[in-house]
Amino acid sequence: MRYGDWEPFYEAILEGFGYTREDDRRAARVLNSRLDAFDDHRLDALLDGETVVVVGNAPSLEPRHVTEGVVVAADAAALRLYEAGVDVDIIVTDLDGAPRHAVERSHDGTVVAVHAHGDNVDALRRYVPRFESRNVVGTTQTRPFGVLHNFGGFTDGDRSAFLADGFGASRIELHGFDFGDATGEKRKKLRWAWRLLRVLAYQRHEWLV
Ligand SMILES: Nc1ncnc2c1ncn2[C@@H]1O[C@H](COP(=O)(O)OP(=O)(O)OP(=O)(O)O)[C@@H](O)[C@H]1O
Ligand SMILES: Nc1nc2c(c(=O)[nH]1)N=C(CO)CN2
Ligand SMILES: [Mg+2]
Repeated sequence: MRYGDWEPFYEAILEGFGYTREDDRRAARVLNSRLDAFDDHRLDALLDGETVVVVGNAPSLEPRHVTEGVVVAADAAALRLYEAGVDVDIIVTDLDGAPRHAVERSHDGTVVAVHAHGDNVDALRRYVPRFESRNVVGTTQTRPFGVLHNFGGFTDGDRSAFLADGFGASRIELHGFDFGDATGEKRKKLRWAWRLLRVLAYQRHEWLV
């Protein structure tokens, strides 16, 4: 999704959660200053024309049901897949789910999309220097600048699907998404994930299942 199409959703999210653009910008500067440019051709090579399985971290996730396709794992779902012996191609994280696992996998060659937002500056400062930087692509939810991208998306799960779409996935399947199975702030975030995935499905003329 282009930034101009994303911005109205971003503005509604800022308002709905009480986040500020300035805090997100500040976090983005912290991430941008700690990363080198990522070679986007690697994401093309992994995703273009492929069936992509986006894996969320719902309690109902059955890692053994993930058996085919390019696997994009949202944050702590990556650890659950790893523990079940399922290969993960890309991890999408804001460093609050399983950050040490993401760091380790980057050293094994897994591509990790690290997201900056106003509430993860401490995690960015702490973990970004530990990654294998060649395997890290930085993302922001504000207007992209420097080496950072904005493919659209809010939670790690829906952002994973927007990443797959942006790099030409021919089909996107969802596993481990259960929008009803959470409470409080998490539930509110999952509602946004659901809305944004519906928008993406509509744009792609595809059922995301
Ligand atoms: N029932 C669910 N519980 C948790 N995550 C879910 C669920 N259904 C879908 N997901 C997706 O799995 C992603 C990764 O989940 P994880 O538990 O690691 O949460 P998280 O890292 O705190 O998420 P985020 O940082 O995006 O809020 C979420 O971003 C969400 O998009
Ligand atoms: N400012 C801010 N932005 C976010 C946050 C958050 O807690 N604060 N959480 C996200 C996914 O959990 C994505 N974006
Ligand atoms: Mg997270």
